[in-house]
Amino acid sequence: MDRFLIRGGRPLHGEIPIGGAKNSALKLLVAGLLTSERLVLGNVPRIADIATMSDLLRQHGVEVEDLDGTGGTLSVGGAITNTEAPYDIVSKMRASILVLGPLLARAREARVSLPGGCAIGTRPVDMHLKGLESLGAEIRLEGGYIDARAPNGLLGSRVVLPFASVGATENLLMAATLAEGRTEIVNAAREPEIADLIGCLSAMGARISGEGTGTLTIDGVSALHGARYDVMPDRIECGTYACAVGIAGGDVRLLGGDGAHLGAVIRALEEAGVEVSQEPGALRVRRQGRLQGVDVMTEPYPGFPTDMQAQFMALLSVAEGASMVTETIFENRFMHVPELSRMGARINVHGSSAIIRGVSGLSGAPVMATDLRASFSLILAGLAAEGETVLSRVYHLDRGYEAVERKLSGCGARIERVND
Ligand SMILES: CC(=O)N[C@H]1[C@@H](OP(=O)(O)OP(=O)(O)OC[C@H]2O[C@@H](n3ccc(=O)[nH]c3=O)[C@H](O)[C@@H]2O)O[C@H](CO)[C@@H](O)[C@@H]1O
Ligand SMILES: C=C(OP(=O)(O)O)C(=O)O
Repeated sequence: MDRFLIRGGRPLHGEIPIGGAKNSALKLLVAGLLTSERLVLGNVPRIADIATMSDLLRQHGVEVEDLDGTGGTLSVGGAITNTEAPYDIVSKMRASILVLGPLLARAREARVSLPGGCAIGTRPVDMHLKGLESLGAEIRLEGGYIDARAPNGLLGSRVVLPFASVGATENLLMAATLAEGRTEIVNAAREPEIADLIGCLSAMGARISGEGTGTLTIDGVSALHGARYDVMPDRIECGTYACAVGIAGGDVRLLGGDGAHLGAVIRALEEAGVEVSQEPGALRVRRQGRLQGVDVMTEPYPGFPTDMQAQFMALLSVAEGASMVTETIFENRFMHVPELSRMGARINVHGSSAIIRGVSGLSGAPVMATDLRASFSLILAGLAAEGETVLSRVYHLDRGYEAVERKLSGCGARIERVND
């Protein structure tokens, strides 16, 4: 099994290319289920979750082709021959639940394994199911599977989400593109990845308005067609490397980084003493002085993203003074705390808040990755720590970050992947 060896203490200097967004690319691939023609996606990140999603789509009968031999341009499309999403794939990757809406809309039936909980929380899918029922789907839960049917097709309707769930918004949005009549999704999530999905669906012929607002209106069409679309840059990867510069010090240009999607993260970084400036084609991040403690609370977009919480906490662990990090999106997203503590961080968790008392230095230690973003928080701590950090279970990291060791060592970090 792969592990990372990190020797800390070096500032970062240079450039890091930011890849396509995992949390957009996964949904854009799924959108390929909505048409029999070819959807060609560019700027696709080369990460394990994309390979898992490609496997899932292939087992629905749809073709997924690697057009340039690097995994960066994929085409998806074709006939759906199997409407079951099996437990072994869904349990590996929760985003698999997003095939439910498109399968129902195009094939009029779907059998999708219930995803269950994961390291960051119980993560129910009740809003996805209630929303699809409002569009006329008949849904039964049996044997750990969602059995859904819409024998006469889906019917447009008004759906009010009790919480602005990203996944429920995306599932309903995709389903509604082929439903008969008008659908309104009220209290829709406003994450930039949803605007990217709307951009792609619109390029495929969908009729959607309200992008960027909490109310989306979709006028169903009888079929979608093929298109070519580029995945947006990954704002979370960009924010993660910004934290790397923050914690290690230095001066790095994050190529392709778009500060417009990172407002709350940039404000928190600046408050902590990290300089961030948008340059043409890159986000430049610098840090020279000592970091200062700040308080952050995770919220739906445009608030501070939960997917940046673990990385930001690593940075705060070496900031001067006390900080408070409050997690409001997931009930159990502090799995990185005990591991950071093993490296010398002083963090106490009280319910949904963590109090961090900044220390003057961390020390390298063997640590274990528990989920995707928690894994990166341990790399960040390792970059600042004295001595060697050995990070195991890096398969969590490989789900969502491409070429981590190459990107960081290209800027002077001492990090290598070993397999033993
Ligand atoms: C693949 C992908 O894009 N994942 C992102 C997506 O996850 P995901 O789409 O799963 O996140 P949601 O916005 O749906 O979940 C937010 C909260 O709502 C709850 N909930 C959600 C749906 C539901 O039917 N019932 C319910 O109770 C969840 O358990 C969670 O506590 O948005 C999250 C919030 O920005 C990010 O952290 C994830 O990285
Ligand atoms: C939580 C995440 O992903 P997923 O929803 O796929 O678990 C994430 O990207 O941080």
